Amino acid sequence: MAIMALNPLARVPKPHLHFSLSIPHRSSSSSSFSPQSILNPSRRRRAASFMASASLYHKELAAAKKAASLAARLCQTVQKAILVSDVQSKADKSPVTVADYGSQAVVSLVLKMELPSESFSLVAEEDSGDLCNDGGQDTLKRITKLVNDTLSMDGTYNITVSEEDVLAAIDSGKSEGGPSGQHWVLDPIDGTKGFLRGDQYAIALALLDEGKVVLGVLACPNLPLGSIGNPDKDASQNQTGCLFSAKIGCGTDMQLLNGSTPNRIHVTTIENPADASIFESYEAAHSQHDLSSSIAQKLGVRAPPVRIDSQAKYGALARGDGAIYLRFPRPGYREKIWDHAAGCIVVSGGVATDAAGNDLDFSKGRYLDLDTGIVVTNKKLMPSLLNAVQDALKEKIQNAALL
Ligand SMILES: Nc1ncnc2c1ncn2[C@@H]1O[C@H](COP(=O)(O)O)[C@@H](OP(=O)(O)O)[C@H]1O
Ligand SMILES: [Mg+2]
Ligand SMILES: [Mg+2]
Ligand SMILES: [Mg+2]
Repeated sequence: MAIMALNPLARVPKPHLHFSLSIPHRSSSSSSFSPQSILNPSRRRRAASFMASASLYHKELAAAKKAASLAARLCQTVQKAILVSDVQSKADKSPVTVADYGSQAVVSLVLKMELPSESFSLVAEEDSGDLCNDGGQDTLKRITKLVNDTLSMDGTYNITVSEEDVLAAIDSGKSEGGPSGQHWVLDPIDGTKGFLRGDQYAIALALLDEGKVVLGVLACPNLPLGSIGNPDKDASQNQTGCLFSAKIGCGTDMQLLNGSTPNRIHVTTIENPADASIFESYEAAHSQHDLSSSIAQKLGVRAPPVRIDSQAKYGALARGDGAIYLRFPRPGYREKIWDHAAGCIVVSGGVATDAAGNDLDFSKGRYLDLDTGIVVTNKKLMPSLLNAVQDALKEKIQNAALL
């Protein structure tokens, strides 16, 4: 049991409630003694709410950690020796690899096996369309082998899946999500371009309940255990592979992907914007870097921006590696919920809004409807950040009108 608690790949444990109350001494002659009977009503309500939040989504979070950790193993196997034939281009010209498909199949299969009694709805990035076209057969064979090898590595599943099972698992991600019921939200590899470069990427999995993100997991196989904003000498830089997990109202934990005790992490507490460091996309096509520079200048930020692929940015922010994440796609780009759902809850002590300061709304289906961009920081810095964002946006429009 001790080992299971440390390893995200262990069988999903039953909820354990560590719940202690100070109970006044009662004479042993009392026959009707019970802790509940001696609590006053308000303490009883608080105790009940504590017990409810501790057990709420407990088994779902454990299943999500296990699914994302196994998917991360598949991705690491592929990244170590990627073949030219492992990479394809989607209709929108973005890359997709056997690892994106394999990761999606593994997460879908593991969630269904770990939570057999729950109804299953998954909103995920990939679909099997291109694998069913002419020429997709060899790729599908390779993905199926990767999925079976990964499931058998775990040692707790005694199954072999067929190519049809893999196609069905991938296509179970076609749900539209929405404001009612529960929906899993998955980006099987967020940052596919980073994955192909050998840089950062993340397996990002979240659960929506009645339109709200209630838990999230980010597996970041290439993220160092030590800070990326401020890499220093300490030995933790040599260890890579982080698993972030968060449950609504319960804070965020981080542990090593290959198993370690989860540690509670916190966003930075800095209040002076000049001390902030800013994270943004590595890919200039994904976010307007000139807008970030203009915002940094207005805030007086001294450090140069840190450019990282994927929702690893949210994970790094959640543990205080940096203070601000800025994302400004070109006009017309529509953000998808799987690119932000897990990240937003993982950065639990911070705030994520659009450029106008509105909360991100994950209840509208597969897309996020936003005003202009996404900004993330701690609660103290948000007001000055939003002012700087508005000024920079106005300035950019005025400058464009002058040209
Ligand atoms: N033109 C664009 N503008 C903004 N985001 C884009 C984009 N094209 C692709 N993306 C999204 O940017 C994500 C990667 O984010 P980042 O830049 O932070 O690494 C991609 O996720 P995938 O890699 O899962 O496709 C994709 O959804
Ligand atoms: Mg993609
Ligand atoms: Mg993505
Ligand atoms: Mg992706």
